Amino acid sequence: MTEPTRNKIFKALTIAGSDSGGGAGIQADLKTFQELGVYGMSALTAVTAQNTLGVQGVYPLEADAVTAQLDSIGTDLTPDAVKTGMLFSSGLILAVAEKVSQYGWDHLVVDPVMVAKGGSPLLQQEAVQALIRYLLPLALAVTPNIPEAEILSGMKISGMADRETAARLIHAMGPRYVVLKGGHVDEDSPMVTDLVFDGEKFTYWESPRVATQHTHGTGCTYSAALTAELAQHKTVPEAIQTAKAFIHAAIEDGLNIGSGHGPTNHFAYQNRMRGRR
Ligand SMILES: Nc1ncnc2c1ncn2[C@@H]1O[C@H](COP(=O)(O)OP(=O)(O)O)[C@@H](O)[C@H]1O
Ligand SMILES: Cc1ncc(COP(=O)(O)OP(=O)(O)O)c(N)n1
Repeated sequence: MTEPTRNKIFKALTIAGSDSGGGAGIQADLKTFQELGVYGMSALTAVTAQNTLGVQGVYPLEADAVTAQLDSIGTDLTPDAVKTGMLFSSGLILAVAEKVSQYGWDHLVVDPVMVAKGGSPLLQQEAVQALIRYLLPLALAVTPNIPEAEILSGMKISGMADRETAARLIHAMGPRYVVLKGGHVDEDSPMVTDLVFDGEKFTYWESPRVATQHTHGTGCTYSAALTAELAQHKTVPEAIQTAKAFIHAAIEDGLNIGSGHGPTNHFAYQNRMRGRR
């Protein structure tokens, strides 16, 4: 009997924590992969008890459990691009870095998740050095927000000149692109500006700031969209273009569910593409 013809489908892997509320973490990543037409896979690093009001509990997995998931994927499924999110501890970072190197996953987006919006830590403080030393050198792109960039670069960031200096310092740690997101600054400004540094030049991605409290999971969703596009062999600037459009639509049509910070709307981008809004 002949095998049925298989259509080529691009595959993306997220290595991240679970958000029981479904707005951030692996849930946001897999929804985003699906919406952008990419087959999604996941390796779980931690379980969080979380909702729109905050994080009620964090339960990390053993490093062996993460290694086993990555081996299952790496020996069979060959992701076209990979992203990391919540990694929690230096032990988990080491386990992930080892497998990313072993399987040659060079389309790697590192979202250096440190603290959830409500202030709950998602990365132990002593793990920051492991992130810098073992994971950033493997990254095609790293996507810090401003507080994360301050911690990675070791400097306080106030104006655009500081952002550029911090991006240079983080670039020197090894990633080919630094995408410094601007959602956390100038909250009175009508525009949000993300800064991208490729080691030679800066580019500035401006978009209108949406006035909303329903921004839970913006960083996860944005980095997942970037990963989905890279999985489809887009260049980093092309992937940023789509990821910005995806996150903007998701924030603009944010979901008023739960009684706190609602999640972004992962359907919004495709709804617009299909003319449903
Ligand atoms: N209120 C907003 N309006 C429009 N875009 C936003 C808004 N907040 C964040 N973004 C965009 O969402 C993406 C994630 O940014 P940010 O919120 O800074 O990340 P994180 O969730 O990691 O803190 C960036 O591209 C940023 O420009
Ligand atoms: C399990 C898990 N991973 C990551 C985050 C952080 O997500 P982010 O996109 O930065 O959104 P906020 O937490 O800031 O709303 C998370 N909360 N949970």
